Amino acid sequence: MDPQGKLVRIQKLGMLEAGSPSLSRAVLSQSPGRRASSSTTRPNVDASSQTPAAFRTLRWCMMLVMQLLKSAVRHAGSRPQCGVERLISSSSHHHRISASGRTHPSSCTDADHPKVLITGGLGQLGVGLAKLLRRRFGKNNVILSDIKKPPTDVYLNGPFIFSDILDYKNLREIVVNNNISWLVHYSAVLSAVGESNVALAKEVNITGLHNILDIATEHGLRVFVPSTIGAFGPSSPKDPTPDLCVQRPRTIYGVSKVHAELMGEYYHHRYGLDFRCLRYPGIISADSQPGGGTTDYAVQIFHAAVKTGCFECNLRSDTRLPMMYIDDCLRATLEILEAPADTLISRTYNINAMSFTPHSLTQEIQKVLPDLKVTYNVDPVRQAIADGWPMALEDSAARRDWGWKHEYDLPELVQTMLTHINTGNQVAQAY
Ligand SMILES: NC(=O)c1ccc[n+]([C@@H]2O[C@H](COP(=O)([O-])OP(=O)(O)OC[C@H]3O[C@@H](n4cnc5c(N)ncnc54)[C@H](O)[C@@H]3O)[C@@H](O)[C@H]2O)c1
Ligand SMILES: C[C@@H](O)[C@H](N)C(=O)O
Repeated sequence: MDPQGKLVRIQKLGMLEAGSPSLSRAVLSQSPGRRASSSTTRPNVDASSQTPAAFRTLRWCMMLVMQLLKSAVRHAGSRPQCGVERLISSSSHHHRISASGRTHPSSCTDADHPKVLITGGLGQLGVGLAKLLRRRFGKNNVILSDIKKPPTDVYLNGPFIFSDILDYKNLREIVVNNNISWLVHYSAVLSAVGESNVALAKEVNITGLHNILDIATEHGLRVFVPSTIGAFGPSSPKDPTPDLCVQRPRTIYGVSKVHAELMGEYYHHRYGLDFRCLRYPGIISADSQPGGGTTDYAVQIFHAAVKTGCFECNLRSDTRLPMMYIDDCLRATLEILEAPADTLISRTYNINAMSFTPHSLTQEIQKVLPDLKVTYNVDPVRQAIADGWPMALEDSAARRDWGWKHEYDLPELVQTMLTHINTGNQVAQAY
C-alpha cells in the first residue's frame, strides 16, 4: 500500500480538475475573438495582409476542436455506452431490463460495452451478477475476482482473476491491464462475522473501500458499492426507513457502510467520481450461500425445509426485516449502473421489495410443505443487530428517478426458491 502516493495522486487530480476552468479561461482570453474587438479599430487592410491573422485563427480553431474532441473521448470513457444503448438507457424510466439481461442490442460490438470488474465476486451475489452482466455486455467484458479459489464451473464460465482489495498496487494493475471502466465492489465482511472479527471488518470494509475509491477516481471509473439495511440503527425511523434520516448503526458492518456511502458521495462531489450505491435489504438466493449475515436464516430455512423438514431459527419469530429475491437485487444493480447520470438525483438509494418475520415466512413455506417444523434458538448477537434494523425501506426516490420496481413478493419468492432448490436437488441426484 502507498497511502502517501495515493494522496498525491488524488491531490493532483483535484488540482487538475480545479485548474481546468481557469486553463480554458486563459485560452479564451488569448482567443482571436477577443483580439478581433481591438482589431476593429485597425485601418482597413487587404486580404493578403490578413493571412497571418487568419492562419492564427485557423490554428486556434483547430486547437479548440482538439480540446473538445479530447474531452468528448474522456467523457465517453467514463460513461461507456454505444449509441443504441444510450437510447435505451436514456429512456430507462420506461424500459425494463429482463432478469436475463437479454435486451441488449445486437449492433453493439464487445468494444462498445463497459469492461466490468467485480470484487468479492465469489460470495452470495457476485456469480449471479456476473451471469447477468455477461449476458448483457459479453462474457469477456465481465471479470469476476476474489481471494478465494473459484469452483470449476465458475472458473470455466468466464474470466476470473485473483484480487485482494487490500493490495492497492495489484488492484490498480488489474484495472489498467484489463482496461476496466466499471467497478462493482462486492468484497465485504458482513454483519455477524464483522462483530466476531472487528479488525478484519475494519480492514476489508474501510481500508479496502478507500483503495477502491482512489483507484476508481484515478482511472475515471464508474463504481458501484452496495450498502445495506445495516447502515441504519436503533435511532433511525423503522417502518418505513426513509433515504435520508438519522444513521447511527451499532455494528462495525453498519458503520463501515455509512462510511462507504459518505465517502462515495464526497468523492463524487469533490472529484467527480461516478459513484452509485443501493441499500440492499437481506437477499434471498437458491444457488448461492449467504456469507455470515443476520438475514442468513431466510436462505437457510428453504434448504432445511426441502432436505430435512426441520429448521432451527436464530432470530425471534416476530423479527420483521426487509428482504428481496436475488433476481430483483441484481436487476436493480444493472439498472442503476446503466441509469443516465442526470436521472440520479441522489447517489445512494433505498430499494425495497417485501418484509417478513420468521413466523410469516414459515407459514408461507408451510402452504407448500405443511410438515415443516421450525424451532427457535435465538442468537443474542444476531437478534440485537436485527432489532436495530429497519422493518421496511422507503424507496419512492428509486422508483421515481430511475424506474425501480420489484417483481417478487413473499408468495413468488417462496414458490421460486422451492422450485429452484428442488430442481437443484433432482439434478444433483441424477449425477
Ligand atoms: N447478501 C446480502 O443479503 C446483502 C445485503 C446487503 C448488502 N450486501 C452487500 O453486497 C455485497 C456482496 O454481498 P455478498 O452477500 O455476496 O457477500 P459475501 O460475504 O457472500 O461475499 C463477500 C466476498 O468478499 C470476499 N472478500 C473478503 N475479503 C476480501 C479481500 N480482502 N479482497 C477481495 N475479496 C474479499 C470474500 O472472499 C467473499 O467471497 C457486500 O458488500 C454486502 O455488504 C449484501
Ligand atoms: C442485510 C445484509 O447486509 C446482510 N445479509 C447481513 O445480514 O449482514
